[in-house]
Amino acid sequence: MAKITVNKDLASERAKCEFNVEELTNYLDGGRENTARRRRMEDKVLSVKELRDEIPEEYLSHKEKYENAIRKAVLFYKVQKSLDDPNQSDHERIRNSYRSTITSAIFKDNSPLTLHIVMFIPAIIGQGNDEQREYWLKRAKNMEIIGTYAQTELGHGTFLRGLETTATYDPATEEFVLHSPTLTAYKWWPGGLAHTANYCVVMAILYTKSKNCGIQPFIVQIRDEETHMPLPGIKLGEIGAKLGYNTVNNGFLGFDNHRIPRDRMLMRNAQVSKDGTFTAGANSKLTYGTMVYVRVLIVNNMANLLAKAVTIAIRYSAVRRQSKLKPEDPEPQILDYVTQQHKLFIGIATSHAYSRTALWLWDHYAKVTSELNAGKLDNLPELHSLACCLKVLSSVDAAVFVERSRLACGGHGYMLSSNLPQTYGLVTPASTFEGENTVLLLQVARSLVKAWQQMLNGRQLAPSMAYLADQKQLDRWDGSVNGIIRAFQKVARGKLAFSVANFEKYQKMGLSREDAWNKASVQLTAAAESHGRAIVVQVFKTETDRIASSLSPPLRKALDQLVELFTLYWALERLGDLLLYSPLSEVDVRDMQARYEELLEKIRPNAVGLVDGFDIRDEILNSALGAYDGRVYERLMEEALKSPLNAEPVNSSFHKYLKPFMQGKL
Ligand SMILES: CCCCCCCCCCCCCCC/C=C/C(=O)SCCNC(=O)CCNC(=O)[C@H](O)C(C)(C)COP(=O)(O)OP(=O)(O)OC[C@H]1O[C@@H](n2cnc3c(N)ncnc32)[C@H](O)[C@@H]1OP(=O)(O)O
Ligand SMILES: Cc1cc2nc3c(=O)[nH]c(=O)nc-3n(C[C@H](O)[C@H](O)[C@H](O)COP(=O)(O)OP(=O)(O)OC[C@H]3O[C@@H](n4cnc5c(N)ncnc54)[C@H](O)[C@@H]3O)c2cc1C
Repeated sequence: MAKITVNKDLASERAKCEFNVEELTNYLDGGRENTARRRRMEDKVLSVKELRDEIPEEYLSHKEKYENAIRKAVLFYKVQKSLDDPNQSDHERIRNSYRSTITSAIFKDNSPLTLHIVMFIPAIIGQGNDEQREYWLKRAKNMEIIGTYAQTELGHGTFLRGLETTATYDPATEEFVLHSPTLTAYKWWPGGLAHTANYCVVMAILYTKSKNCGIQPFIVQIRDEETHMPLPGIKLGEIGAKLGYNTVNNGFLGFDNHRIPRDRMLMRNAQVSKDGTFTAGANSKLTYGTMVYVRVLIVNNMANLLAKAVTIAIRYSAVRRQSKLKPEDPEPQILDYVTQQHKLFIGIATSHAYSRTALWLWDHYAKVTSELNAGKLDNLPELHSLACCLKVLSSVDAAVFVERSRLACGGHGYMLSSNLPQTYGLVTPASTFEGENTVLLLQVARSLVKAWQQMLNGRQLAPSMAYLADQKQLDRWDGSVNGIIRAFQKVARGKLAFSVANFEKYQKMGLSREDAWNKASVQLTAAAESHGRAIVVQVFKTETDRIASSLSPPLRKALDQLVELFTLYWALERLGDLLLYSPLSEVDVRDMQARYEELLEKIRPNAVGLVDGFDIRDEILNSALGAYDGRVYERLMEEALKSPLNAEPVNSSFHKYLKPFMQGKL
């Protein structure tokens, strides 16, 4: 095997690292065996050379990109399946694969089968009764059918009660008639819907006995299983090119009085009997369960995508030399500029923060789901609120810090060969899909206002909101991480109290409840955001303390530094709030700023080690700037030479247009 020559700056960074990188990787994976299992899986997938692209994806046409993605998706699925441990439950499989980013090695822009795995199967699990699960899950898990989750319409994504697709029950034939009465009723967006899926879970307004029974899930065949032609009464297509997700095959779907049998309504929660009698579920919001599940997964996905971006930017910053710090010295590595450290180290800390929070949330989700299965619904509202606020914060932060990583790479970060633009294309839609972020913050605010009222009535609050009942003043600013966490809680409590007071004031001034809510909504969403920040810093600190206690002192120290950096970064970002709601003085602010700068200095020698610890292989990073060996310039040139324009020294357009134009003949 050829010896890899590593860029000497990167090599000396690695020599400087104060902790054992492999120990960090094991910690992130949740143990040495998990690291080994993940690497075995990556080796196996990457050994299949047909999964690699010969021509970089960006040079293919829209149609070719899709066809290539389908070719790889099928092969990738088969390889993954052969590695599946049949003894693992779905919960364990997801928990054990939370650090798996191998999909990125195959698709720069995601797989057209994503929605089948992430929403279609989970919708059957969450919404189907035992019989339906038995039948449909087998088919879906064996890939005999491919599905998606069709909820959003051209006219409505957020406001689900405003969906226009109808499912009207006809007791004479024991069928539902699916119909899109207007253009805006067309389903619009579902991944894989355009040309991939032959089934989907359609969310439609159920009418039976002439009554609107709310939004319900239906499993609908949309294409013939043999010919793949759209079925009669079904209009299908692709929605067109997008900022990212271009290989996900997002589609549109319209129904023209399309009939499906009664047993195609997924009836775990609500039911329609043969004669058309509707029986409501224990809570109508259980129908929204698939979205809660995906919001929980998104937190982890954001942590992984951010880890990728920041690995690329840190390695590049260790290799890149530019400008002068001191006139007599050679050009420094750009990582030596403290502003560069400020831009990037927070990205490392943020990925750790959401990775820990995602696992914590996943375990909470699993606990509440098993309670729901046993008919206990008490903890559903808190889960919904937590999933909303953590999905919002993780997607916002990931988008900001991925883009910052791209900008931190200067001009080269703009190249698709850096893979930073595509990574941004994968994180930024998460602020919109699975619930637009402002809308979800308003849901969180709604649960906080309710909790506030409960607190005033002396009732116990859900654990994640219990801090709201802490009436004690924060008498002294002690500047410790725990002290800052308490200060964040005070901020959230203070902002909530202020927005509730205004909400009530607007009502007393004569506004309706709805108008008062709308008028107070900027403050309400700010309170919800602060609540989320308080949760993330606290979970990051307590989970790191809990899990890292058995680690070696150098690694423990490096992780503590990340927790402290994350806490100080957000304290400095939210100084205005802290000055309003905590006993923070000017001296304390100056002290925090100094500690933050000291931390950047302490983290600096470990920066490359920290991103190496994410253990993201070159094939997954897919980046000329971020490869392990740091051969940045060679790779940029190699990638440039792959441009089809470089295949010939003179392009035919010269003779056709340029030459006649320059000679005044055109
Ligand atoms: C090994 C496999 C692993 C693979 C890992 C890979 C991970 C990859 C992840 C990344 C890829 C993801 C791809 C995703 C593609 C995208 C898909 C989609 O976008 S699907 C469509 C998503 N759409 C939405 O999210 C719509 C958002 N809108 C809503 O959710 C609702 O309309 C609303 C909540 C905003 C309002 O609903 P409405 O019915 O109008 O409710 P009310 O306002 O009247 O009542 C609110 C009331 O209900 C409670 N509530 C609301 N939602 C829920 C819920 N989900 N669960 C429980 N309770 C809920 C709310 O708290 C209120 O309660 P109340 O007591 O009245 O205060
Ligand atoms: C890449 C991608 C993949 C997707 N995949 C799927 C899929 O597989 N299946 C599927 O069904 N859907 C999918 N979607 C659709 C997605 O779920 C919706 O786009 C999302 O729920 C937002 O809805 P909207 O587009 O209607 O936004 P809108 O609700 O129209 O939002 C526009 C603006 O209005 C504001 N707004 C709306 N309502 C309120 C309110 N009550 N209060 C304050 N402000 C408000 C929002 O904050 C936002 O600023 C996907 C979307 C994307 C981008």
